[in-house]
Amino acid sequence: MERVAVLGAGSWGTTFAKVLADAGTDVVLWARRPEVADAIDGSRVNADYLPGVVLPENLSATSDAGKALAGAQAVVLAVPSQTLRGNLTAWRDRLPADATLVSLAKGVELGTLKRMSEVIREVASVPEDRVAVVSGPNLAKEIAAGQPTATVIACTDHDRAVDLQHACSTPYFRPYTNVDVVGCELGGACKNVIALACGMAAGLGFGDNTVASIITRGLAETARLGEELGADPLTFAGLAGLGDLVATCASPLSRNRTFGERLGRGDTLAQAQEAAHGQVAEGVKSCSSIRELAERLGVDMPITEGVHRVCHEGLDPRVLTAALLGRERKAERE
Ligand SMILES: NC(=O)c1ccc[n+]([C@@H]2O[C@H](COP(=O)([O-])OP(=O)(O)OC[C@H]3O[C@@H](n4cnc5c(N)ncnc54)[C@H](O)[C@@H]3O)[C@@H](O)[C@H]2O)c1
Ligand SMILES: O=P(O)(O)OC[C@H](O)CO
Repeated sequence: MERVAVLGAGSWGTTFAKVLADAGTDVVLWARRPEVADAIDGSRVNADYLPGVVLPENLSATSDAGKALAGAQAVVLAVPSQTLRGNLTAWRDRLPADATLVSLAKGVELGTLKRMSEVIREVASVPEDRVAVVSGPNLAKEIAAGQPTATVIACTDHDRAVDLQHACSTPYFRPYTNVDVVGCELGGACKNVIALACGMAAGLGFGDNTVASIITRGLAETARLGEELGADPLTFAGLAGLGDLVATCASPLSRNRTFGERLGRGDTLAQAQEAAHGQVAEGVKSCSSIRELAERLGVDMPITEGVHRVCHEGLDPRVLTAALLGRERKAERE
């Protein structure tokens, strides 16, 4: 793979573009605002999202999506989950034939309850083997600083996943392949909701036992949903499951965990949103779509349900704690 387009110059889009470029792949990064593209080309820095990080010379930027897409062998979609459909609709006529379409987004679409790979297949009218997802413990700021991490590239077409794996392997970024797209996507979407719950617990002043309990029970409810949707249960013990869940629930760099912490300390949703400075905390919306998906499938997801009620029905996080602990007693594996 010689040339890749990355569409979306936020934290993760810019960082993943840097990873590709560091791996020797030529990258064109699309930024929504022309001034961001100009600044990247001029100063080699995306000051809004990755201040202080110097981007490699084989990474160029543009605000013209057609320019970014021309000749790309892979198209990496690095926009928020809830805008992906709209963004891709605007780009679909210019997608290069046979390019691999890669989702970086971690969420479930409101209304349709679709995973991002499903949205991509529908909007771009491509078969499932042309769509890949990247998911794992990948806090952008750490990776941009060159700190070692691993990730998963999931695609039903193993050869496509391997091509992408080669295009983004660096001494600090180790991608594994997986054919379980459903499991990897659900792991990435659900962990944001669980991180909100962990943040709330921390904001309420609770310690590591509480957070570890939420992480573990969060993984149990994610796996229950995954089983119902045909995911491989072992995926949830891997990087896109437990790996990402632990990183996001524990890190002060996580937007979801930080957002939850603010709610736990008593901020309103609007106050927490303002403090996020326009950066996306995907779990705030995905808690509602995942809850609805679970309800439709008859899957019990009490933490997700509680996070939805705090975010969108005004439930006090302290009442959520009592409600979760007061549930009917049961066996761990039930
Ligand atoms: N930041 C991370 O550490 C990280 C890591 C892994 C996965 N992700 C996932 O990647 C996706 C993108 O995250 P990010 O961190 O780059 O987000 P971000 O908020 O930093 O950036 C989002 C980017 O999308 C662009 N965009 C295009 N159309 C938009 C629209 N209509 N509305 C809003 N923004 C629009 C914005 O201009 C911005 O450049 C999310 O689903 C996130 O969960 C993020
Ligand atoms: O900052 P967050 O909470 O969106 O999490 C970032 C990544 O998804 C961690 O893998």
